[in-house]
Formats: sequence, structure tokens, C-alpha cells
Amino acid sequence: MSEVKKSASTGLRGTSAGATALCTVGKEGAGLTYRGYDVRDLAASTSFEEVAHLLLYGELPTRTQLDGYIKRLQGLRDLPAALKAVLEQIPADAHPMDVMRTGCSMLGNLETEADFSQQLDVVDRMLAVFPSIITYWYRYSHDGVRIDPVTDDVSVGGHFLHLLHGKPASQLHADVMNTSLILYAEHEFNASTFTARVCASTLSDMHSCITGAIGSLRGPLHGGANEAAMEMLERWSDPDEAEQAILGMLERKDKIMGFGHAIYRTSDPRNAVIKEWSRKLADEVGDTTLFPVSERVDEVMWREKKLFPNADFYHASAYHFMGIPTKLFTPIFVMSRLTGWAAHVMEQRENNRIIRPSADYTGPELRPVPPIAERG
Ligand SMILES: CC(=O)SCCNC(=O)CCNC(=O)[C@H](O)C(C)(C)COP(=O)(O)OP(=O)(O)OC[C@H]1O[C@@H](n2cnc3c(N)ncnc32)[C@H](O)[C@@H]1OP(=O)(O)O
Ligand SMILES: O=C([O-])CC(=O)C(=O)O
Repeated sequence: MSEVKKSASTGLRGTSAGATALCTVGKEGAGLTYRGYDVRDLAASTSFEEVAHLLLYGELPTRTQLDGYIKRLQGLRDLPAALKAVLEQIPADAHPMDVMRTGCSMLGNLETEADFSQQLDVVDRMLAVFPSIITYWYRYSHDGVRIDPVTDDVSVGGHFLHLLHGKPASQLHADVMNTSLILYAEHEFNASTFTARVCASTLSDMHSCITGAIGSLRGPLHGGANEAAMEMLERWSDPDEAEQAILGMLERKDKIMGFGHAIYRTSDPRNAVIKEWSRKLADEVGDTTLFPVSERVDEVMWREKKLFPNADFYHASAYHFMGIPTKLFTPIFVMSRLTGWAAHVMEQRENNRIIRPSADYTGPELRPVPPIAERG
């Protein structure tokens, strides 16, 4: 990748790029709501499947609707043979986000969204099959096993852990996954969602919108920060070592992954929730290193820079404690954010105008094209 240069541009910060009824971010500096519900309330009392229904179908489901929805998703978990064949071609050292991107794109070839009346069916299929895509590839490329991607687990998160570890998840782990998927589900006009909406605004198909969004989420300044945070935290064996290293990084003006936010100014409301689950998991595994190191980094960042952990930071330790390989962290984000992306694509389609901003030209003035012999 080319060297990253600091840009003088505003990155559209503070510019409204459209309307949405799905989500508010940063209201009162720190709030987050999905269709009017506080994300912390949703995380405390609902399942991810209820939140998916809320985002995609407009309301929290009744008990009967939820039972029907779960059954429907359970019935859509199998992978087409042609998709399995493609996944088997992808090498073990590929990045799992590239596998997600290819898996989604291939699904679009096999089960193309022929017209927008199919949009909800197409999205439900993706919701059910994304955990199957990533774990089928992972287990085949790493363990040489062709897994059966169908389980009768009730939850998307439990299903994912079951396929990954080859055994049903404990209640604690299924609960953590459930919370994590709720926290990551939706976040207004973040970079990957905006990517999906720009693609939707050309009247493109759902698989193209989601494939583009996956590519956008992959970067370490966005969803990739949970992996990058884990890689950083793993380097330190105690809090004092971590503190010295962080001070050095700040001195060198390095970015500390999992900290800061484009919209929130004082805290990310998702952080406190996932931090407590991470603490519980640390107790469960008897951790005496990773969680204390994470907390020290958190303290130092606030003391030195008034920067706070975003949703990604404690997700790193939480996922690690559940035995999830670091490279699979961002694909979990995909399994969840798919719901927000798709809800935005559908909202864009409802009231569409092609998204096409202007640019401030900074190139040369108009000039004649020189003949080739006169160039150089
Ligand atoms: C789920 C998610 O996608 S959450 C985001 C995940 N991404 C990360 O964790 C990556 C690390 N964080 C960052 O790179 C940034 O904070 C972003 C990309 C999230 C937001 O970027 P911006 O909106 O440009 O940040 P912001 O304008 O608040 O930055 C203010 C200052 O704090 C610094 N800063 C912001 N975040 C960090 C950080 N994580 N480490 C060190 N310094 C930071 C900036 O460099 C800037 O300093 P400057 O004024 O000297 O140039
Ligand atoms: O909103 C953002 O810029 C990034 C973020 O936290 C998310 O997408 O969850």
C-alpha cells in the first residue's frame, strides 16, 4: 500500500450528506439510537435478530414474528456448491475480509437480485449465510475440514461460534456475540454505509452495495481497527510496558488503534457495554494480562490526549477471550453491519437521487496538448 499522507481536507466532517430515519449518532455528544431506541437498552434486553428485524422491517418483532424470522434465517444457512468451490480456492493466508468480499460478490452471481422487490429476501439470505461463508473458508483453508454450514442454533452469533469451534457455544459466549452484533449493527453515515448508499444511488444491486461496503469497512481507520488494536495489545506483557510504549507512540504521533472517533467527542456509548463483557470473559479465562493492559492503555490515552476507546477497542480482548482468531474480528463486524448497510440501501432506494458531490479543482489551468515529440 502507498504511504499515507495527512490531508488538509475536512473529510466532509459536519456536512450533511442526506437524511435518514434509521439512526442518530452523537446526539448530546455521546448518544446512539436505532429507530429511536437507545443502543444500550437494545443491548440489555433484545436479541440481534430482533434488532435486525427492527432495522430491516421497520419495527421490533412480536414474539410470533420473531419466531418466524429465526426459523427463516435458520433455513437459509446452507451454501451453494458453486460458492463452496470458490471458497476452497482462496488461500489460507488471504485476509478474511477479502474472503467476505469475494463470498458476497459470488453470491450475487448465483442468486442475483433481479429487481428491488426481492431486496428483503436477498438481505435475509446474506444475514443467514455470511457466518457460513467465513467459517467454511476458514475451517477448509486452515484445518482441511469441509464443515456442514447448517446448525440449529437460534442466534446468528451462536451459529458463528458453533461453526468456528465445531461445538455449540456456551451461554456466556453466545450472549457476548449477541451484544456485540447489536452494538455494531448500525451507525448512520459512517464510511462503509456511505459507500453502500453511494452505490445504491446509481440503482445498482444489493450485492454490489454490500460488497463495496465490505471493502470500505476493511481499513484500519474503520472496522479493521479491532484487529489492529489486538495486534498492538498483544505486544505487551504488562501494564507498565504498555504505558511506556503508548507514550512513545504518542510522542511519534502514531495513531493508537481503537481510540478516537469522527463524531463522538467524549465517549462512544458502545464502549462501556462491550468493556463489561470483556471484563467478564477475562474473569472466565483467568486473564491477568490482556484486560489490565487494555485498561492501562485506556487510562493513558485519556490522561495524555483526552481520547477515549471507541467500539472497536474492547471488542479486541472480548473476541480474543472467546478464542476467535484476530483476523476474523472484522468479518464479525460485517455479519452485524450488513443490517445497517442494507437498511440504508433500502432507504436510499425509497427516495433516490444519484449521489454526486462536487470537487474543488486544484490542478493546472487549461493548456494545449503538446505533440508527443515535444514532451518531456
Ligand atoms: C467502528 C469504527 O469504525 S470506530 C473508528 C475505528 N478507528 C480507529 O480506532 C482508528 C484510530 N482512530 C482514528 O484514526 C481517528 O480517531 C478516526 C479515523 C476514528 C477519526 O478521525 P478524525 O475525525 O480525523 O479525528 P479527529 O479530527 O477527532 O482527530 C483530532 C486529533 O486527534 C488525533 N487522533 C485522533 N485519533 C487518534 C488516535 N487513535 N491516536 C492518536 N491520535 C489520534 C488526530 O491525529 C488529530 O490530531 P491533530 O489535530 O494533531 O491532527
Ligand atoms: O461512525 C463512524 O465513523 C465509525 C463507527 O463508529 C461505526 O461505523 O460504527
